[in-house]
Amino acid sequence: MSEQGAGAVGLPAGITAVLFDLDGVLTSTAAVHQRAWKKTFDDFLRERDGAGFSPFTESDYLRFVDGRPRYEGVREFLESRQVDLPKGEPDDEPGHGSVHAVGNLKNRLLESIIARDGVTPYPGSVRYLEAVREAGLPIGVVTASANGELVLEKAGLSAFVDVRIDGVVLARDGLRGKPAPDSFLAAAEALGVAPASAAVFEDALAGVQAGRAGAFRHVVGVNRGNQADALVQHGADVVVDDLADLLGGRR
Ligand SMILES: O=P(O)(O)OC[C@H]1O[C@@H](O)[C@H](O)[C@@H](O)[C@@H]1O
Repeated sequence: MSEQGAGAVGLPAGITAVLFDLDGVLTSTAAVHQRAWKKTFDDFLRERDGAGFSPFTESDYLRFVDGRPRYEGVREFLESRQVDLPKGEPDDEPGHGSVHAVGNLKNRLLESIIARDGVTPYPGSVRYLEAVREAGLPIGVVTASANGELVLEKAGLSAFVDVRIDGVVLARDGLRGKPAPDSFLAAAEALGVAPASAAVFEDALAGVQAGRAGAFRHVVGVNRGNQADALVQHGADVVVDDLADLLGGRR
């Protein structure tokens, strides 16, 4: 019989549910989002400032966009460049005329990349999900992305997920996105566990902040780039490079 409980998956005793961010934690789609944002913002800035525009950088992505709901990412980044666009409406045509139009432009690009390339889960994350399942712990996926359902399905991970709180649910229920804790709290509630009995896995600074703000028992920072220290400063209790690191010699 397989080992049961949190200890079997490298988590502190007393944890009875596990909440995972999606892009960058379970699937390699954080890089896809980043690419789509870069193309969108660079085209926007080039049109506005001419050939000498200052491009959208990785640091811009990590500070202003990563982990945040789509239109909040647009607003935060443009604000950092002192650009003030009207908010617009969710169904604005993709373009450069409003915050929604810019977000919709990025989403069209993201959808076309996913349709062309599919979605790849991290092998270590698949092994970890299998181990969590075998250990008998329920699984929530908590993502700012309104494409959460599509990404999980394309990655072949939908069957692992007991509860999904994604960008569609956030908008429907009027929940604040990360770094506010609302989305993680909603997932814990839907699984019937208190934050003090749940672990959060996050690769984004806004995400570990949300885990800390929600007083979750254990926040695991997933370092996919070079921001281990920043993850700790923003609220991670531990940092791993790959989820399977927590399984130690177990598999
Ligand atoms: O535009 P979407 O698919 O709703 O995603 C919103 C955000 O979702 C997060 O998961 C990603 O880290 C961000 O890069 C992305 O901007």
